[in-house]
Amino acid sequence: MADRETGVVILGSTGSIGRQAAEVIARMPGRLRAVALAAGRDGARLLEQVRRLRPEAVALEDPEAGRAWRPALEREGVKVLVGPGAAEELAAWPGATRVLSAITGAAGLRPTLAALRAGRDVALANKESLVAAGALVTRQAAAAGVRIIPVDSEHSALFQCLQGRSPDEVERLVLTASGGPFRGWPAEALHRVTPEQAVRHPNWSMGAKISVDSATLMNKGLEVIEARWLFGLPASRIGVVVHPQSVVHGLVELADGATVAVLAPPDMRQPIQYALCYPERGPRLVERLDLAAVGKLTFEEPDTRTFPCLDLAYRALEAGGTAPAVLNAANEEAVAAFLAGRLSFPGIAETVAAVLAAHRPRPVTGLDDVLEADAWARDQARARVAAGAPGPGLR
Ligand SMILES: NC(=O)C1=CN([C@@H]2O[C@H](COP(=O)(O)OP(=O)(O)OC[C@H]3O[C@@H](n4cnc5c(N)ncnc54)[C@H](OP(=O)(O)O)[C@@H]3O)[C@@H](O)[C@H]2O)C=CC1
Ligand SMILES: CC(=O)[C@@H](O)[C@H](O)COP(=O)(O)O
Ligand SMILES: [Mn+2]
Repeated sequence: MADRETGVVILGSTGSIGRQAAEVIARMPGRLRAVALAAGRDGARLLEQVRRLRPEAVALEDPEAGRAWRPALEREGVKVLVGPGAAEELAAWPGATRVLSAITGAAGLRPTLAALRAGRDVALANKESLVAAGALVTRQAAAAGVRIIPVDSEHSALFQCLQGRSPDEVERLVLTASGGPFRGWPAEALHRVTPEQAVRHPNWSMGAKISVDSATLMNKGLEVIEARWLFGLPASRIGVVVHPQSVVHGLVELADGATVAVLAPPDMRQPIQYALCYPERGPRLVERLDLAAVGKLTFEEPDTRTFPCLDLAYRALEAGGTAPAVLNAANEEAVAAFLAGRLSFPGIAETVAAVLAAHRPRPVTGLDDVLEADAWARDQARARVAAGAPGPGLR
């Protein structure tokens, strides 16, 4: 174990990953310390976290929530940043050497870049920043001489499998996918699914957006792109297999025909802890994996006819340049519309496919290229949603 405490900034502390990270940190006093917490608008949960973790600073990105909660937060003796850009500013908070990037969506991109620019190692849950701007994010990490340590369960597994291996030992990476709540359903039945059904993931309790992504298989598509940037392999050497039990998280096929994998209970506290403590391992915080109790581990091909988003992501990765940013932004808009009852479940893939088809990818030379493509895709997606048939919405 390291003899020095690691100061951690949690971006997205009030979300699913952020709350689990707060628990991991609270259970490792003397080894991990939360020095700053950034949230979107959940001031009540942020205040509760301040009382428990005693950070030096907090941020609330939403100006209204910031106005409402600033007095109570300041009474706790903590520095409070409020409004657009607050999370980005907090990402470079002094006292920290590691930043957990766990804001959802492309909103996490600027704070992630800011953390890297400030020379912090980044424990990355916010896969959308790598999808939208993988070249920029990895270039920024290299320029600053810092590490990106994956938090996403599959990538954490692959990262763990790859420790100590040289690139020429590795033939192919395989990400597992649960298949989501609608695995095995006929395409016709998907027109009637509700957001409540879509966010009910069979194995993980996660935020609404990633849960819907799991249900459409877009999550796996985003993860293929994420793996491309984290591990530097082309799409042709990154595969996906459906594994409904979510016990095997990632597999590395080696050049001599052996395959190594990480198995663990579906519990994000393990990859979060690993990313915060890396290169050391912390003590066990999760249950032992009891394979006899699990019984069967099964594997099957993804059904990309019924769930076309995985193929759309491969297509965007192949097209390159601004195409993945467009895929991601159109998906974010479509998922938000589905959750709000303005789009059917199959409408998510239809919207993303249409926006991607209308896009002429351009090279990414800087952040402006990504932001411009992102804004264009959101406009396109909103216009298509407005012209289309609504869905049942999240009650
Ligand atoms: N949940 C999981 O198990 C996994 C998640 N991930 C990835 O981790 C990321 C977070 O997911 P998850 O925790 O499920 O999401 P949640 O929706 O549960 O949490 C999102 C967090 O981001 C904050 N946030 C949202 N928008 C902004 C903004 N504009 N500025 C600042 N903060 C903002 C929210 O604040 P508030 O609530 O206060 O508004 C909240 O703290 C995603 O990229 C996801 O793909 C990856 C693997 C597993
Ligand atoms: C926990 C995690 O890493 C999620 O990204 C998870 O992988 C989602 O499950 P799916 O495999 O259904 O996309
Ligand atoms: Mn994952």
